[in-house]
Amino acid sequence: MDPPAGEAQDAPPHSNNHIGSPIQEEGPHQEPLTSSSSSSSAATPAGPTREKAATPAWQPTSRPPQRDQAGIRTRELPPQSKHHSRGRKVPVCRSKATLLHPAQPGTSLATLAFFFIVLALLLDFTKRRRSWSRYPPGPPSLPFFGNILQADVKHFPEYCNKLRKKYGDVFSFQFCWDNVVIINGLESVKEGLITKSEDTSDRPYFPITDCYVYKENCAGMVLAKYGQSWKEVRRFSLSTLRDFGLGKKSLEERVMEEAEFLCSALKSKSGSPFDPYLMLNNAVSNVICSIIFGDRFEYDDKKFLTVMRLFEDIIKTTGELLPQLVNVVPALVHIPGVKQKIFRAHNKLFDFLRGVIAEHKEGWDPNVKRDFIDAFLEKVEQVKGDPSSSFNEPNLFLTVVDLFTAGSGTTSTTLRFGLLYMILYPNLQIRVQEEIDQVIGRERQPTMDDRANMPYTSAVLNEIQRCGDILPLSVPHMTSRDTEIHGFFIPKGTTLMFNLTSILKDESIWENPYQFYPEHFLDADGQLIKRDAFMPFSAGRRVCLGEQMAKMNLFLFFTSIFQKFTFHIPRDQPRPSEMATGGTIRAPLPYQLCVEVR
Ligand code: HEM
Repeated sequence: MDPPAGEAQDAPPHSNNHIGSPIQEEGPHQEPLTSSSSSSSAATPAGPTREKAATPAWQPTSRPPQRDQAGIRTRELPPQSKHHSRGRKVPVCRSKATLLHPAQPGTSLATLAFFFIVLALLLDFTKRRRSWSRYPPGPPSLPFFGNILQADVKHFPEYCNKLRKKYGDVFSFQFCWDNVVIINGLESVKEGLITKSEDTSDRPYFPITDCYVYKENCAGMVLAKYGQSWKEVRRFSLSTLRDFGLGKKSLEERVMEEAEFLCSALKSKSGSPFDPYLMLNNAVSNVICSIIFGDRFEYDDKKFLTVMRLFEDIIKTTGELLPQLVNVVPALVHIPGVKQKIFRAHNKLFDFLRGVIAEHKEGWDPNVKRDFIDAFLEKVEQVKGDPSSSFNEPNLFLTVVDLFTAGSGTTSTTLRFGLLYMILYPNLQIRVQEEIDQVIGRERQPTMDDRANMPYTSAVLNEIQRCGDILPLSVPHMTSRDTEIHGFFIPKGTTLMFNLTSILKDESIWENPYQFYPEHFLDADGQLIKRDAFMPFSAGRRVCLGEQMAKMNLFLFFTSIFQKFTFHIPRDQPRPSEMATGGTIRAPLPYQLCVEVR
């Protein structure tokens, strides 16, 4: 995700931009070829021609390379050289082979190629196949590519579920040179996320994020390394969200107010089929916007509607092969058009958020804290001049991006699944409405206090999250030190993927894992039960920061709209599919519905 045109190139001087690093590294790799190296001679195949000429020139010399007047590096050949060059200075070539066989370019190139292949294979071997005796099993992998060529990257969660059947709950996978371990099943996931939280809470490095993550103490929250900066920003965000309403009455009031706007917008749609996508996204985003920017957007605000469409594009892009490839081969980002293709939607969204922050800065009054941005700006002011602090303006931008993207897309996608299941199972919709009528009635607005008296609606909401399973592989983690999970050894620096689908749809846990069945969360008396395997927000130190906010949004929006309306499949349209789009984020396929005022 890069900043708008040209900004990646304009990255600040402290930028930890690794994208170009493989190219820059060529120099040091070539350097040993110019000077004597015993290890390189070991890699050269023995052969009469080679031995004859090679021995003297490859021998170590006590005289370091020097430069001639033209600045070319030279070395004096030893007296026993078979070349007619005694005492003469010859240029130190970039390739030993060229120096040794100036008349045989074919052989020289072959030697060089052979040398590189052996070196690369050795590197590959040491990087990927260290003999960790208890390393998790996995499919056989190719040198360099690992398993990337055989993986179904577009449907990676489904592919992982297939591999689990073959290799068990904890198995390994190779993304080129990256060791990845996929963790499945309730016990292993709990062990990895909770018991071993201290070892497993880091995030892997995604070269692609170099385009917008600038340095260590500036990586926002979602992708930040497990360390001081992440801790500071997470703690600050939680307490600030609390100050502006999270867990207090004021957030509830904000959601209730927004639910009224949503109901008016829905009313205006009665009579003709429509796709609820934008409306739900707008409603949920307004809640997070009111906390971050202190503002909300009308449902027909053109600028905001465009931003909402960008979310759709971003979700689509995350599931595509190209961004995954760029993470593995960062140099690909320099191919004309690649960056634009991957980051087109991100750039526009970032422009929008940058504009909002700029407006805030202009009207900032240190004595008035209107919202999250103001609170962060105050922190930036307090630590001014401390370069080690995480409270800097680029980090403000990234934290806002994180809260905005993580906070709106997830909840609105869940609500979209909710409406879909309710039109697919109208008898369940009726039961929800009966409970609403009984506990709240048709006039009073729902509040969070009602939730305790509404076990059926609560069970339906949990089941929407379980079946929707919107983040099947959660967000990748990484081990910050050697650890052990399920009896397997997992070394430091291994990417971990916690397969939430393997728990949310575990056939040994749920009675009907692939059916929408709210009874999963109800006991024989119809009371709500807590299920350990209900883990859509993940767990442990990296557990979703917005869990409380998401639960409040889901309950208040859902009960408010079913209190006022009944939804159904448009009469002339086929039954919408329960299938979801693949990729990192699962979302329902587009569908239309009709709304009727109750
Ligand atoms: C239904 C709604 C939501 C679901 C299912 C969900 C799920 C998740 C999951 C699975 C993770 C990854 C946890 C891990 O790495 O183990 C996560 C992280 C996160 N979520 Fe949510 N989320 C939701 C709503 C929200 C909301 C409303 C916010 C914002 C207020 C939010 C902010 C975050 C942040 C900041 C992280 C990164 C936490 C960190 O790395 O420390 N999420 N979420």
